[in-house]
Amino acid sequence: MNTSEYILALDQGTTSSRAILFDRQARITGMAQREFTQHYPQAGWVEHDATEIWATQRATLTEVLAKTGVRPAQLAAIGITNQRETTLVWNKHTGQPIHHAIVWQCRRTAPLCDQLKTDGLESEIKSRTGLVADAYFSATKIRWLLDNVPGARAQAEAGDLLFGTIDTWLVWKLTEGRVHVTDYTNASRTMLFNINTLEWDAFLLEKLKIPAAMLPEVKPSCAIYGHASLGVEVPIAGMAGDQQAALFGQLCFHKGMVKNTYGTGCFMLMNTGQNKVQSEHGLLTTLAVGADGGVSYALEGSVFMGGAIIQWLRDELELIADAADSEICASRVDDAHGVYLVPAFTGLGAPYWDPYARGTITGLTRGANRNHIVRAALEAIAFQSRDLLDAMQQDAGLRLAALRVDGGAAANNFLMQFQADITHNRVIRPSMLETTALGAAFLAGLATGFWQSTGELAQYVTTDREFVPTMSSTSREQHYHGWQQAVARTRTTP
Ligand SMILES: Nc1ncnc2c1ncn2[C@@H]1O[C@H](COP(=O)(O)OP(=O)(O)O)[C@@H](O)[C@H]1O
Ligand SMILES: O=P(O)(O)OC[C@H](O)CO
Repeated sequence: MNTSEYILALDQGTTSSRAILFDRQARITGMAQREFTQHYPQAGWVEHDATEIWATQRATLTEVLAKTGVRPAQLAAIGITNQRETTLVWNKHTGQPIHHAIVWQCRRTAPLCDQLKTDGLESEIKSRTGLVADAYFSATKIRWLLDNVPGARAQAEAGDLLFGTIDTWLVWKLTEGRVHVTDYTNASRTMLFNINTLEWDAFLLEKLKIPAAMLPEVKPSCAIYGHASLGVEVPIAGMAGDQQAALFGQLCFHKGMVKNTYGTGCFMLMNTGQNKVQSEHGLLTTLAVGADGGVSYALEGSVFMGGAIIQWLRDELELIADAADSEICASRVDDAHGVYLVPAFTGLGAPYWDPYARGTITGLTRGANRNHIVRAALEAIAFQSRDLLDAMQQDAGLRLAALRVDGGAAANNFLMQFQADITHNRVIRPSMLETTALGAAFLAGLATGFWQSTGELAQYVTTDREFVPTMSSTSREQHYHGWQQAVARTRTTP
């Protein structure tokens, strides 16, 4: 048994970097968080400065240890979880990024994806990677960097450049450039990884003109990747994309279990075990982590704007002073007064996949006020999740008993009740909403013997509250029909 006292989880999200210390009972001992800059160089483009990502992540690590008085020698392991798909290329000799990271939300490569479809590659992409040909994934972002950063292609072909998603970048920095690695879950989001053979896909690499030498080694999510130099050497022992980590943190190890995370976007994942379900309804097939720490398959519905709609109400419209106020505003009115907000700010993700759609507010009348718009924004988060749940239940051929939720916006009681009502499902909220970090900690703890088995973990995850549906079926379907009409108005494709 491992006698160290803590696991450190690094959670590198879209808007902030976090470091969370977990003790043996998986309780949070300490946490540090830093936001970092979002760059929007053109409409629909989103970038991050990878140097700032590392600086904020490193600062949270130092801060959480300082705040709690925990020494690196007391750490059994580090687990990493990260915003997925966000694409970085750096020089392997200098360690310098050649450009800002291109963020998962960025739409700049939509025309390149159109070209892939014109070239007839859509079904190849789906059968090989489980994904749809969309700008969301890393492949076309890498291609854009190679085509647009002066000298990049020649350097990549000479073997001087490395590609990584953010997990890979953090391991590279923590190991001082010694290790270039990713895990199966992150690799499965690149649109370059074959989820059948569990190898980089030579056919797609050739079609996208991406040199294989740039790619990291791929390992299971529960494994020793290298050691972080923190005065003592601490093993980096667990790694997973944030949505797969949340699935693991919610104990969804087994087939048929589903979680929905309400962070910047909303991501619903169903563990389908060894069954690679090919969606007929616009969902993705992706890699997740099974009970033994090995690969399992999952169905995923990804929507791009979840809690970020609430940030927009706060920062751009200034309708609320902070995110939690949205619950108060929404509860002041009986309904949204016919107002619908379709948050297609960066196009529509699952199940529509329309990169050119843009946001709308419909149904405004003279009686509509601030509270109605805020309520419509929260309802939009729940409507999008119903779209995903309907698609998932049809693909998997089953009716869910309950939806496990987490992420920042899951704290909103109005949203959770409306989610239960609009899906006619029980919604189960755990006591701890940091399930993403918890999942990464679980993986690292299992890999190092800090925890013995997934069976042991169940005792550490408890329920805070269950939301039970109360809305009549007539009302539910009326509301949802109104949503579908509003979505139809934003679409640029049928
Ligand atoms: N009480 C709340 N009601 C609605 N949205 C909220 C609330 N608290 C936080 N949010 C939203 O949740 C998001 C932050 O959640 P988090 O899980 O930290 O996201 P991420 O990991 O994507 O950075 C923000 O977009 C914020 O607007
Ligand atoms: O950082 P989050 O929590 O918004 O998650 C982002 C997703 O991983 C994008 O696929």
